[in-house]
Amino acid sequence: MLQDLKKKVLEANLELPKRDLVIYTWGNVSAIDRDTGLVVIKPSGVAYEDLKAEELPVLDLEGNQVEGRLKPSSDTITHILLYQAFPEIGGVVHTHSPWCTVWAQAGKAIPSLGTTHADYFYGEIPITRKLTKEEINHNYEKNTGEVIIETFEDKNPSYMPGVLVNNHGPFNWGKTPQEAVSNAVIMEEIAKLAYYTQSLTDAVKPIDNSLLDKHFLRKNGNDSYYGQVTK
Ligand SMILES: O=C(CO)[C@@H](O)[C@@H](O)COP(=O)(O)O
Repeated sequence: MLQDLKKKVLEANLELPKRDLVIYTWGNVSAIDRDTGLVVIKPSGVAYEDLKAEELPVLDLEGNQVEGRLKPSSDTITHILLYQAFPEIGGVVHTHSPWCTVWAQAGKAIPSLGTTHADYFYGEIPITRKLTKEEINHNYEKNTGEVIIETFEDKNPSYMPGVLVNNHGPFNWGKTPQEAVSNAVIMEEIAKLAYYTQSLTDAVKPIDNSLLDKHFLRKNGNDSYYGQVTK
């Protein structure tokens, strides 16, 4: 079981440079085995081409490393806090993908300007508040997780599988590490589309709720009819 999860986490991490979401050692993907509460994550600062499944660090939900000699990602506590707060997720990814990072650096949420957005994110993709100096100087990665959870007090992570951390970059999640990475790729494309849409006209407004509902719920709701899945 854990070996399979390590293989899945390796494959998901290797998808990041393949999809041009990261350069060098930026970014990280993790997964959780909900039966054991064990989290597998990318080791910190290791080149993607040097990653090996059997060397991936394993931690428990309290953040104690239980396997692996390599130090876990510097963002590990952020991932763990999200697993604690969002029981429905199984994978988390953090990158500095260019288009999402542009919106995060500008401190702007990504408005839902079209059906491409609405197919995957049920409304505006939120931006967290800025961290205070105190939060930056003490327990930075923990506070990064806390500010995401604070931003989601009134949001359903299954309906909004991503967030922009102010001045920093995107975090995404999903039922699996593969789904988390897909959501990161899709959010990066949506960030680019929104940027260019707004560059054509600043009069553009978010789509009506009726169109948002139609597109999101036909793919994601209990009455979804998209694709080949039959009820
Ligand atoms: O840039 C950041 C800090 O958010 C990280 O994503 C990036 O450096 C990757 O760090 P790790 O190698 O996962 O420790």
